[in-house]
Amino acid sequence: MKILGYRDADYDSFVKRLNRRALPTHDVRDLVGEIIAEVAGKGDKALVAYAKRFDNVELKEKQLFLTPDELAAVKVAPSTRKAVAASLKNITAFAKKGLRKDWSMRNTEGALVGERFQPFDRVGVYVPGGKAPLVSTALMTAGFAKAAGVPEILAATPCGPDGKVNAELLYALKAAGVTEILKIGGAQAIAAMALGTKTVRPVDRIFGPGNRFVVEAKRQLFGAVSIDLLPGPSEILIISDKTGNPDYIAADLLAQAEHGGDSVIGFITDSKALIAKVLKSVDRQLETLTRARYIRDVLKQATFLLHVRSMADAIAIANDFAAEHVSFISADERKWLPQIRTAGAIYLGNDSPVAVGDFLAGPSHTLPTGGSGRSFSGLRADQFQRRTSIVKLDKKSVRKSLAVVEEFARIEGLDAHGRSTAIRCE
Ligand SMILES: NC(=O)c1ccc[n+]([C@@H]2O[C@H](COP(=O)([O-])OP(=O)(O)OC[C@H]3O[C@@H](n4cnc5c(N)ncnc54)[C@H](O)[C@@H]3O)[C@@H](O)[C@H]2O)c1
Ligand SMILES: N[C@H](CO)Cc1c[nH]c[nH+]1
Ligand SMILES: [Zn+2]
Repeated sequence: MKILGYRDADYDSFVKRLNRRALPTHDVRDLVGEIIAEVAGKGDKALVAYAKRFDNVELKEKQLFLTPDELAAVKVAPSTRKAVAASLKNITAFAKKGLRKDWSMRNTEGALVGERFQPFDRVGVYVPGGKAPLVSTALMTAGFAKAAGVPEILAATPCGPDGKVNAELLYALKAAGVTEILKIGGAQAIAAMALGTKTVRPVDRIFGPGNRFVVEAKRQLFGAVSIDLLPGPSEILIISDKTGNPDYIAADLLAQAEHGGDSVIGFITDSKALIAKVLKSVDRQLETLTRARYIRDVLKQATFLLHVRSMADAIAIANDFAAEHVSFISADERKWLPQIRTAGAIYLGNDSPVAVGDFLAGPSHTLPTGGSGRSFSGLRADQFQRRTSIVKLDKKSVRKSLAVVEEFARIEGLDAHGRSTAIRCE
């Protein structure tokens, strides 16, 4: 854990490094490049080989997909059905608000111009399954696809060494409207969805979070397909003045740290006393948690607590860091909130646990990480819509357009362009 105050000698250099850019390390980039090339060349055989190598599971080529009978046999507890329904209800309502609607207007020359939005025909959603079956992620991705009306939703998620996928996760995938389930994880799953294999039909766009291999595969395959954003290992940055509750702050830090892997957690405050209280509470609460093993790794390697001069400094650092989640606690919320610009999601006040957003609130928890929040926003329903512009002219508007078109045609030396318009005015 890095604990630093603004008077410390290495404070400035540490803060400077928080202004990060989401770039892969060479080894991850090279390994993922190899995986993509293998899947492109060997298709299903490569998927089988990587499932053995990275997920320790023996699959045959004909076992890559979950069968309809396996899906039909899935049974979960009534409490699970209730929780999935509650989450999907909020997700669907939120997603519908975010859908774009067709519109049109007349331009200056009287032509009809507008935009049309239609769901993608076939999308792929990646649902992580390496360290935990992320049931909520199935809803927070596929649920948005369903709300947008996508007819074919292929989900990819790794299976366990027994070749099975967690039953609750399967239930959630089905409830969210997924139409096919590929039991493959990692970069190889992203490559299969993007490029296709003998058994995997390629998709038009890939969505969903994952570990560093999954994120890097999406980055490398951008262009072969379109991708949503770069949602990698979970992050939280909590900014608080002295009004923050130390136990709640510690609990939220521990919650995101429990994702393990490359997760990063940070706490910034202008109250030195609060840092001491949060640290004590982290130690106390950690003892009671089942995933202490993952959390300890994150606390050791990727956790920082900063005592800053002022809330203005805290926000400047947060904007550089561009965290996936910013939890913001201040007596003067209205003053500071508009200044937090690069967070994937903002949670306000002492009573807004990030876990409620992870599971239930409604906005997708699929959010940009690794500093990519500067350039990307969190997943929205309209990313499942293809946008097409529409233009319709009549004799009157084409005549009114002619002079400008002919002038551009002359400047660009493209007289056929001018002619194609003039011919309609003769
Ligand atoms: N940003 C978001 O919106 C968001 C949402 C949910 C989850 N997450 C994050 O998603 C991540 C999920 O990670 P995960 O690992 O649990 O599951 P995962 O499904 O993303 O990755 C597991 C797969 O990675 C591959 N893999 C494992 N080790 C490998 C290696 N050494 N080389 C190449 N491939 C390898 C395997 O094929 C395995 O199936 C977590 O970090 C979590 O924090 C982020
Ligand atoms: N915190 C994750 C996003 O970074 C989402 C999640 C899924 N399950 C639990 N949490
Ligand atoms: Zn979480």
